Amino acid sequence: MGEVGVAVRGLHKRYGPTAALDGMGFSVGPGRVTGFVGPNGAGKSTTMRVVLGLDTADEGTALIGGLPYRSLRRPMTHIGALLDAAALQPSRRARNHLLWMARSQGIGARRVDEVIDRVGLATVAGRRAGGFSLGMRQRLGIAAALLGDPGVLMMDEPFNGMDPEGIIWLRGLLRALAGEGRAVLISSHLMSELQDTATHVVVVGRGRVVADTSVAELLAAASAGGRVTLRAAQPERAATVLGAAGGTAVPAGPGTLSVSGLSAEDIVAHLTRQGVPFSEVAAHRATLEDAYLRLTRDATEFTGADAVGGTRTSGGTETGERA
Ligand SMILES: Nc1ncnc2c1ncn2[C@@H]1O[C@H](COP(=O)(O)OP(=O)(O)OP(=O)(O)O)[C@@H](O)[C@H]1O
Repeated sequence: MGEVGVAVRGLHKRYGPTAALDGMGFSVGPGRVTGFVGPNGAGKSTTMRVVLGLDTADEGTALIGGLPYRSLRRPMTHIGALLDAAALQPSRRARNHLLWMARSQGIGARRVDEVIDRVGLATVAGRRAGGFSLGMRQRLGIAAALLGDPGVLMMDEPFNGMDPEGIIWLRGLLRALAGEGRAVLISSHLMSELQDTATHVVVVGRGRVVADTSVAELLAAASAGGRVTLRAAQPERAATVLGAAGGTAVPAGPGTLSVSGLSAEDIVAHLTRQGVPFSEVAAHRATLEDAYLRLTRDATEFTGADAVGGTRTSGGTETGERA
């Protein structure tokens, strides 16, 4: 496989009057989990179907390791995909379902048992898949995606239907798969899950990319200019000192100020230098959810890298960071 796991360029796709894809383009690099996020109808599933050759774009290209899906020999050894966990024959037993898929690609039974173990279905592998919960079906779908030991994995909403233990397990699995050097693309509505899983995120809206950035940069941009809560016995004095230092401090309750324009570290330094006592300084960091909501709310205004540069405030999530 080349440098890039998946490369999507300038995809356009219309369904009658609906533009499902409107210039979609991004890359999924090896060795990391890339989150693919956006509101309903943003074009995530359509993009994944185009990558897998299940749908044709009107314009643009989608390549896996430099090749279109249809020219891959034994495609499951290049890309493993989970699009719809419900897409299985309910009367077939889980292991038989995987054996049937494996045979179609010249993959042996030993590999089937390996992937069953890896997804934690060993004790139920002889059961009919029709009786599986959604979380168990997701595990079975992930096992199928892993069968060919592919360098690229693509999963549409794999956290759907997972219980809390399953979510923790899946986070760990995705990180491990990326740690093995695979390119991993995961769509999700639940940004909180991606915060502990994805290191890169492609945010989409209305069929195109709104932001394509590392999670660290997205959070930093969303937090920039965020506010800091300060508790001080003499709030007026503190406000004067911080105002002179270029900040803006407004009352936010008894003995409490909400400060903008200065970092928590700067606030501590200025107050200490001027001998103004304080009891608490709490910076409010943005969560991935904040950053995402801001980007998708303004989806029509932002494009590409500008979207991140244009994101200024955190929206005030109470993730306090004590200075
Ligand atoms: N087969 C189809 N026929 C008609 N319209 C379609 C079809 N598939 C997708 N669309 C439309 O294309 C747009 C993009 O849909 P898509 O399913 O790709 O979005 P999504 O980001 O995956 O959304 P969700 O998170 O709800 O799954 C939507 O407006 C959808 O209604």
